[in-house]
Amino acid sequence: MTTSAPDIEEAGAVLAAESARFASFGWMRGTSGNLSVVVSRDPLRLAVTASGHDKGELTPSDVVLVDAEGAAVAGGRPSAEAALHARVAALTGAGAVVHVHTVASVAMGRRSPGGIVLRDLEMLKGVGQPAHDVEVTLPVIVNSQDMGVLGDRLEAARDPRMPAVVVAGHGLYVWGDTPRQARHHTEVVEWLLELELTER
Ligand SMILES: CSCCC(=O)C(=O)COP(=O)(O)O
Ligand SMILES: [Zn+2]
Repeated sequence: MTTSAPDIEEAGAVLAAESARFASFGWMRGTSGNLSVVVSRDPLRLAVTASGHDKGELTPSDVVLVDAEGAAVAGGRPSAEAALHARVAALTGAGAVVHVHTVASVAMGRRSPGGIVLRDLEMLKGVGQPAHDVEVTLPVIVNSQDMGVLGDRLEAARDPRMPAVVVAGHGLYVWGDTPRQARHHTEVVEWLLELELTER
């Protein structure tokens, strides 16, 4: 994966490979979770995983091109959360967005509904912190079935230093410049959540 935006075919192959990887971690059980990659910035266009698929069995053609509102431009039925992916990409400048349903994110969202405070962890460097001896809060937002409402909550709560938000009772949203970086961020944030869960 290069840093330039992929075309839709390349995006399909990347999202299928990334989905298989996340599913193998057990973070996309059933048909849960969804992924996207920006294929054009102006106008904003994303390739997003199709809705309702087993993400461990996704093929490169199981992606849908959507606009800034998450509406399909080409392809089948996009993820029900496509509008939130587009909102994250527009808001943060991210080139790729990951949404997974991990047990740790839901459990920690319950324990710390006001946000999960992380400090003194070398692993924080994996989400762009300059040193391990910093304190950063992973925001937790209330879930909604309305992606516009969820997007407003994410925009209000997000910390520009932390490329992730927990959605209470639902899962985790993480982003990065590329699908590879978004995956690395997801692995790091999930590691941090599992640690917090273990320690409390
Ligand atoms: C059991 S998954 C419920 C829907 C959801 O939260 C999700 O992440 C998957 O939705 P999609 O439309 O992208 O398949
Ligand atoms: Zn979900």
